[in-house]
Amino acid sequence: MNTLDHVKALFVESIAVKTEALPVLAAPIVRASQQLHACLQAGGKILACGNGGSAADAQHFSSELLNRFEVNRRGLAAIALTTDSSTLTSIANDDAYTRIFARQVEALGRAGDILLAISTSGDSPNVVQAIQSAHTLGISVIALTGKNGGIIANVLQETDCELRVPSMRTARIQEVHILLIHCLCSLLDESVQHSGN
Ligand SMILES: O=C(CO)[C@@H](O)[C@H](O)[C@H](O)[C@H](O)COP(=O)(O)O
Ligand SMILES: [Zn+2]
Repeated sequence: MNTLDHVKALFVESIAVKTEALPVLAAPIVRASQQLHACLQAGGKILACGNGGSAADAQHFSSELLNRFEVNRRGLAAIALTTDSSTLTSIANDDAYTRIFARQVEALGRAGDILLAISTSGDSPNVVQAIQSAHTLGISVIALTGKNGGIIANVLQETDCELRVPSMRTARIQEVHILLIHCLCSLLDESVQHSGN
């Protein structure tokens, strides 16, 4: 394949995954945004985590809530658990890398908060452990996954919500994850404006 065809194939594949995701994920996205809005209105906060590109997604999401997305509205309570290198390295060094998010969930999380757990495979042990700690504290989970949902799909509870991208390729899944995050931000902008809160 020449390089132009390579680029074209990547675009075509990305568009195809988004087209396939729309009918599967539209209604769950609306439900997830309602869950987020209810949590924020009640004084809760959103904790976000993930590895690699998904760590960047967690930060992308929290900055759009804390600061702004497309309209001027109040700042919304969100924390990315991926940003504090002192905290991350000390937990990984003294305890285990698998505990880097769980420990922060246990320290910062309160019943009624929401954990946004991002993993394309659904198998990252540190994200799985964060979900388990969240459950222990009465924190529900919105999981952005892909592939077959992995371990995360099996540990989620009824009150949680999984948005699983129908693709087996990490990069394509991430491209839809960022679209899902922007959908959630857009719906939140609208709900916060309409409710005045
Ligand atoms: O961004 C990419 C690949 O596009 C990578 O950094 C990727 O996020 C990392 O390999 C992650 O460790 C994958 O973890 P996960 O999505 O399976 O939970
Ligand atoms: Zn990437």
